[in-house]
Amino acid sequence: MTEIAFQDAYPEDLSHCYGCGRHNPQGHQLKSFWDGEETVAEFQPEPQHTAVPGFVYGGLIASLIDCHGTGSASAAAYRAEGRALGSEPPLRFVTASLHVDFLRPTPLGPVLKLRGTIEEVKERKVVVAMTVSANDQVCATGRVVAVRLPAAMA
Ligand SMILES: CCCCCCCCCCCCCCCC(=O)SCCNC(=O)CCNC(=O)[C@H](O)C(C)(C)COP(=O)(O)OP(=O)(O)OC[C@H]1O[C@@H](n2cnc3c(N)ncnc32)[C@H](O)[C@@H]1OP(=O)(O)O
Repeated sequence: MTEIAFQDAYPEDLSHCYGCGRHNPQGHQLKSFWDGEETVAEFQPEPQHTAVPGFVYGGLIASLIDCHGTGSASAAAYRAEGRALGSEPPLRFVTASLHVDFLRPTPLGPVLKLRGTIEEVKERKVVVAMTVSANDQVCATGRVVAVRLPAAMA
């Protein structure tokens, strides 16, 4: 794995995201890393992330997929250009499409493990497929289409 999380290489002004911003104390502060050709992240759900007692809220799972997907997209774009993570000019991505399938109830208790596969890298678009597992069992799968940050959001 790389030493630095993708999200810790985001510019200061883009580090307030609820799902992954290091400057958002109320947010999830998700951290994603390379693991060979795949990307990984872990998240420990808390009792406030309950759907029905004992199980994780699906919106949280979607949020984790969203931020692991956009982070992985940025990292893949840097890697495709042979550039160091976070080097200038920044390659910023937002979510164009977020698809989630909940395969089985996700138990609240174990650490959730996310694993991403880069499906496509184009100059303005990156597609990332993901799994979310608890106790080594895949509970949800997801797919993010990430597109370079539009001028309106810059
Ligand atoms: C590592 C260091 C990093 C450093 C730096 C990183 C900064 C990283 C910041 C991250 C920060 C957190 C991010 C959290 C994730 C959010 O929560 S982001 C907030 C939610 N997302 C938004 O608000 C986005 C709103 N939507 C938009 O602004 C525009 O629709 C978009 C997404 C920019 C797309 O613009 P557009 O002009 O429609 O794009 P367009 O050129 O037509 O399409 C480009 C490609 O995308 C495809 N596409 C566009 N929309 C869709 C769609 N809905 N479905 C499927 N495909 C689509 C097109 O088909 C096209 O594909 P190709 O034909 O090239 O194969």
